Order: sequence, then C-alpha cells, then structure tokens
Amino acid sequence: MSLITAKDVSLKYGTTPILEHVDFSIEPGEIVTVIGPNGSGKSTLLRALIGAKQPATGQITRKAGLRIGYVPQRLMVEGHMPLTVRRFLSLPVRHSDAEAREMLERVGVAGFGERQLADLSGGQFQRVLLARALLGNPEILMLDEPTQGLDQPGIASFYQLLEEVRQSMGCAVLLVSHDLHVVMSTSDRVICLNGHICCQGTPSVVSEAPEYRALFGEGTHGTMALYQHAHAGECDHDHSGGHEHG
Ligand SMILES: Nc1ncnc2c1ncn2[C@@H]1O[C@H](COP(=O)(O)OP(=O)(O)OP(=O)(O)O)[C@@H](O)[C@H]1O
Repeated sequence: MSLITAKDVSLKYGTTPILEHVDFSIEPGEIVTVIGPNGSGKSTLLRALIGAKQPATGQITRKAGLRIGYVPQRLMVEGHMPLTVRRFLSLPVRHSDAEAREMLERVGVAGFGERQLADLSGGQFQRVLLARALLGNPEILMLDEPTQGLDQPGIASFYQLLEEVRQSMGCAVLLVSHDLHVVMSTSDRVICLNGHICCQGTPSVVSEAPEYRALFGEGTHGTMALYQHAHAGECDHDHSGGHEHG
C-alpha cells in the first residue's frame, strides 16, 4: 500500500496556479527525489503532501496514522538564543537522553548534545535536524533542500547518510533538491517538476529525457556520475569529468 498518493492534484496561491494535474505516489522504503527550477512548486508539493496546504482540485491520501519526519528547507536560529542540541531534540516531543544520544551518534554528530544550536556548522545542523526527524521513527522522511549551503563533500556524505538511514530504519525518503550533481542516482525514482510533472523515472532515464534537458540544459551529464558508482552496471556515461569517487 502506498504511503501517500496524490491524484490529479492542482493547487493555487490566490488565483495563481502553482501545481497542475500532479499524480504522485510513494511506496514504503523508496527514495524519491523531486527536482525542478526555483519556483517550480517543489516545496508547495511537499506542503500539500503533509497536509499543510489544501489542493484546489484532486485528492491527496495518506496511509492511516502515517508517521512523517519533516526536515524543513531552513530554520532560523537566532544567534543569541540559547538552545542546546539536546533541548532542541525534545521540541516539541520529549525524548529520553539515551534516545537522543543514540540518534546523534547514528547521524554522525555523537556527543553534540550540549553544544549550542547556533554554533553548529551547516552540515552539523542538517544532521541535527535529521536526528530530530528520525526520533519520531518515521515511515517517510521528507526533506526540503536539506543540503543547501553545504560543500560538495558535505552534500555527498549527507546523501550517503540518508541511504544508510533508509537501509537501517526502512523509511521512505522524499527529497526536494536542486543538487543535480550528486542527488540523482541515490534515488530509486526522480520526478522532474515545473508546475506539472515534466518527466519521471529512474535517474538515468530522467537525465536523458528531453523535458529534463530542456529545463536543466546538457551540462550536468558528466557531473551526475558521483553516486552512480554505487550502482554497478548503470554507468553508461562519460567518466572523464574529474569527479570524486565515493
Ligand atoms: N505562501 C505563498 N503565497 C503566495 N505564493 C506563494 C507562497 N508560497 C509559494 N508561493 C509561490 O509559489 C511558487 C512555487 O513556490 P515553491 O516554494 O513551491 O517553489 P520551489 O520549487 O520550492 O522553489 P525553490 O527551488 O526556489 O525553493 C512560487 O512562484 C512562489 O512565489
């Protein structure tokens, strides 16, 4: 049974159409990435899927009692606001010290409990946000451009962590991203959005689709190789781009 299904969903802000005729579903354990240019409706689609924005027409169905872990696009933390990682992990739902400690370790920031949130680097902060989302033992993890501002190795290791989390916790992952260079081949399925679904399929199918190339140009072919090394047999591209090997 699908975790979430959107059926012929159209959605507006005021009178401006943002999404039109979107059909979408996500199955348990899948990693699905939604890509699209700025303003193409990616965050809006996430908001609709979690129930924070109602469609104008069409229907969104969530599995009864679905546990969703949401990692927002950004979270402003005031520099002068004293808030430790440990306290943040218990907002709004209280978790035990042991649970918090174990989760921080799992996402690669072991021992960070007493650090101030405002003092963390971008990559450490994203991991703390992920830990907080995972503490609810989600069946689906939704992340809205979680690697914004991270450097290339930071992005690659964050996505690697997501793959590990999917394997160990078995949750589905729905990711919004414009990090085309590394994101594509970590996904079971890629959806290319521009107000409507332009194309979708496996990373390699989407990267070759004329609709995708019309939106993003031809220039990403070589650099998208980063993660494909994890999937033997799918490397049909040019390896001469000087990319890193994970
Ligand atoms: N609360 C709102 N009120 C009015 N318009 C909005 C609102 N939120 C988003 N929009 C508009 O809806 C469109 C889609 O926005 P959305 O944030 O979903 O795009 P996005 O694909 O996530 O963009 P980005 O990659 O820049 O984050 C944009 O034109 C945006 O200006």
